[in-house]
Amino acid sequence: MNPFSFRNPTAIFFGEGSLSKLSEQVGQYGKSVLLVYGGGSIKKSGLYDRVLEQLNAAGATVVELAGIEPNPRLTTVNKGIELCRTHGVEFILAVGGGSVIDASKAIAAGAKYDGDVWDFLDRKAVVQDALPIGTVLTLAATGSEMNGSSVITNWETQQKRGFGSPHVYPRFSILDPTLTYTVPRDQTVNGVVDIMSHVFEQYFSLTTDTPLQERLCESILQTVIENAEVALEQPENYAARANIMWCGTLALNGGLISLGMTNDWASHGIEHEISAIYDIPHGAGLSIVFPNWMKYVYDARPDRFAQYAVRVWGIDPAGKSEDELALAGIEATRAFFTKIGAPATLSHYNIGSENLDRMAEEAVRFGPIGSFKRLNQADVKAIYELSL
Ligand SMILES: NC(=O)c1ccc[n+]([C@@H]2O[C@H](COP(=O)([O-])OP(=O)(O)OC[C@H]3O[C@@H](n4cnc5c(N)ncnc54)[C@H](O)[C@@H]3O)[C@@H](O)[C@H]2O)c1
Repeated sequence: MNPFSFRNPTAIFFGEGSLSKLSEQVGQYGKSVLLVYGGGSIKKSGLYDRVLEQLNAAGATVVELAGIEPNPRLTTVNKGIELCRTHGVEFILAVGGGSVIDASKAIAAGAKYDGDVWDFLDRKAVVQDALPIGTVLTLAATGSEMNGSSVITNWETQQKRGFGSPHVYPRFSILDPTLTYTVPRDQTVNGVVDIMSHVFEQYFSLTTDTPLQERLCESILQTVIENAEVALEQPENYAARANIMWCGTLALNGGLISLGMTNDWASHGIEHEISAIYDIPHGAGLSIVFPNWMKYVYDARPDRFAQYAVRVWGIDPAGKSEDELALAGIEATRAFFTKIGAPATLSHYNIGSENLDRMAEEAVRFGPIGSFKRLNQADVKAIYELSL
């Protein structure tokens, strides 16, 4: 196990009815609030009115930024920064999924920075300060509600990049599983794949002597697998939605589940290049890429993949070699993704080989990626080719 330090400052209010905590929480951070949300599902569900009631109760003056895109765009982030400056915004409230929260984090950092916010995404500057943000989560997937990461797309240059900073951890996040009842089937599937992928990036590690971390990862995977189909069949099943929601928050929680382990994150980088150009959902891209990444790298450490097959998928090890077990676990992953309706190939989105070189080049723009197996441009292209 490697040395580590850990701090997560986000307060969590979890459970049905936890929205009632909102006014008291917002009241701690300021009176001038930027309310950030997406395409209007919060208006249809009535959540918008409930949030405004809470903000009124806190005596807040509210400015709104609506229409955050899935795969949030730099242009929209810049609009938010402008609103913060014009209206003297003191606090940002994100109501939505990962896209709304990520956009809010970039706005929070950009509002306190004199230069171009893209500098943070382009690794030309490091966030030194940010407006405080809070979230009301409506979709279980990214973990953005309790981490310091944000992913933004520059649509003009077709670059999707991330930044991380302790300054943009939400001060609080309200996690009411009933707010995810309206998440459509395909987004529920994407969320499940995203959560599992976050765990994979940490679990498939070369670090040894980390039994607790491995079991934390395995238990999140098992819990998501057990609950996914229930949530898909019964979208208003509280237990299933609650279990998936908490798994999502823990899966990417400032590294909580894999403290002391070296992480990989290559598959996220490989996926970002797909959604940067084709604007497909992040979870769908991961569903396509991840099992192919697994096939490409498993021989770096077949024992970890064999352990995954046995412990997560219950595959009987009797009479099987480590390699056979590893491959059976990878097949089980693909079969599960397919069973819940997640895509397996780029051709599902009519994506061909036209941009593979460009995507592979961009994925390694800061050098080889991943740590389980270091991947150069040719490796990344090979994984894209397996994904066609
Ligand atoms: N910050 C992080 O740590 C992190 C991690 C992984 C991915 N990401 C990024 O997050 C983004 C994806 O976020 P996401 O997966 O949460 O999805 P999302 O926020 O993009 O939302 C997907 C769709 O679901 C809709 N939606 C959300 N809540 C709903 C509800 N309750 N009812 C009905 N519809 C609802 C949205 O309007 C949107 O159309 C991508 O840009 C991805 O790259 C960030």
